[in-house]
Amino acid sequence: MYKFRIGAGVRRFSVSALRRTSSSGVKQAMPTSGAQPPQGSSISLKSATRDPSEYGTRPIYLDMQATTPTDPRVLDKMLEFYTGLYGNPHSSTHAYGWETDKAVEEARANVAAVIGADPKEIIFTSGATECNNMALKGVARFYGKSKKHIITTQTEHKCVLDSCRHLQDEGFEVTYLPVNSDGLIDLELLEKAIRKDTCLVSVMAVNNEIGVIQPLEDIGRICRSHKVFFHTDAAQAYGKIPIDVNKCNIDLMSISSHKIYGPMGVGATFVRRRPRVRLDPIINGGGQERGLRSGTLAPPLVCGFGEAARLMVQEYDADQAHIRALSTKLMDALLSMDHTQLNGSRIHRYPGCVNVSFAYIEGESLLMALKDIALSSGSACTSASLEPSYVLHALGADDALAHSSIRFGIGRFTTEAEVDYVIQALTERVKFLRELSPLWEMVNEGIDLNSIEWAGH
Ligand SMILES: Cc1ncc(COP(=O)(O)O)c(C=O)c1O
Ligand code: FES
Repeated sequence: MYKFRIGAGVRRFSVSALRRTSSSGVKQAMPTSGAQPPQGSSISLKSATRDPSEYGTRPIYLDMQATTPTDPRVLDKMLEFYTGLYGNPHSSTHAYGWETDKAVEEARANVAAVIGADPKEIIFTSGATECNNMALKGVARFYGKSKKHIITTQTEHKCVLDSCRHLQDEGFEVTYLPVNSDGLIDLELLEKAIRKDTCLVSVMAVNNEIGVIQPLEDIGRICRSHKVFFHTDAAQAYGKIPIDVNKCNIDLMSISSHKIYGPMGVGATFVRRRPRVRLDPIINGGGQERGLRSGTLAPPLVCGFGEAARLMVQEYDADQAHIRALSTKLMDALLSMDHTQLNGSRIHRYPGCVNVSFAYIEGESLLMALKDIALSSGSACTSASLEPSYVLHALGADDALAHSSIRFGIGRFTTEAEVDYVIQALTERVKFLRELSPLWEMVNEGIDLNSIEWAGH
């Protein structure tokens, strides 16, 4: 029996409830999910998941790229630091400091082990946004006197792109590499873009919108042969695909805890020691974290993150099998519908992120019709703007297709029943919305939409 403590009370979940295996070999979820596939035609279904907790009835959660639910085992670890172990890990004169420091160092070792790093190469931060700022601005500013050029890609997360824009204001030159229609970069273009004054290449490991995995080993080899530092934003990749920082010649890596069932507000930057990468710190102060990131660490967050990292290793095979099985089921069902397409490479992809376009439907109307499923039509921070995704544009998608795309995120606690529900809901509602669409009517009448001259544009 596994204890899950909240406040003064103790709720008990059995480990088998966390990881129950169904007859099909597909793992069942956390005790809170009880989605049932709808009976018969159910276009007006309003609720999907009966949550026995105090939160009531809630939609099915399929937005794992925005964030992942905290693993109860992680919360258990964190609670120790909100109760007994409250010392400042930087207090070196008494036992309160020593015990917390020991736990922080264990967490550091767990975070390092996932990527084959030395614990000394792990710098704790507030999350991957800070890591990306720290890596890009830190390296650029340290080497900037002689090296004023950075290479990145057009499909990076906003925090990489925005850091680059700021560096341009400081006088740096940035090359934004295009991607092919499958979302992958062209390695020849990368090599050609490297100049004598290039200080850094920054290419993300797994894309947060389309799940495409970039060829890290090839990129690392090219960077090392040109003596240019290689940074990768691995917020969506860390613990989910195998990455060895030495095999891939990665010099800096950004990691986020809340994408691996850990707490929000904490992350880590891997900074290589041999050959040494120098950084100009963006946060100055008491010199914590080898002088690269000052400020008192948050032991509950850091140790929760360490536990989440340890669990990513422990659960790797089970997570992979579970996520792959559900992803294949979902993808096969959605792509068997007419006029749907998978965005991004079919081969080089993390299966827990499935991005599909439903032609002749507005993604936003579809999201409205799917209120019982928590989904996103793109990245969480831009979904409020209703702008079509710049990532899908970089792949060559036109506005209409980019607008009709939805991202499905599957994770450790997603159940097969939830996926079955989603498949049925999507099938019914896409059909329903298309029946309302004049474009769909024209397509069915055999009219070539490209031949139409639209008025008023
Ligand atoms: C690829 C990528 N990079 C960076 C981030 C930002 O991470 P954090 O929320 O830890 O700042 C995210 C999260 O959305 C992401 O998906
Ligand atoms: S929060 Fe992940 S894309 Fe903005």
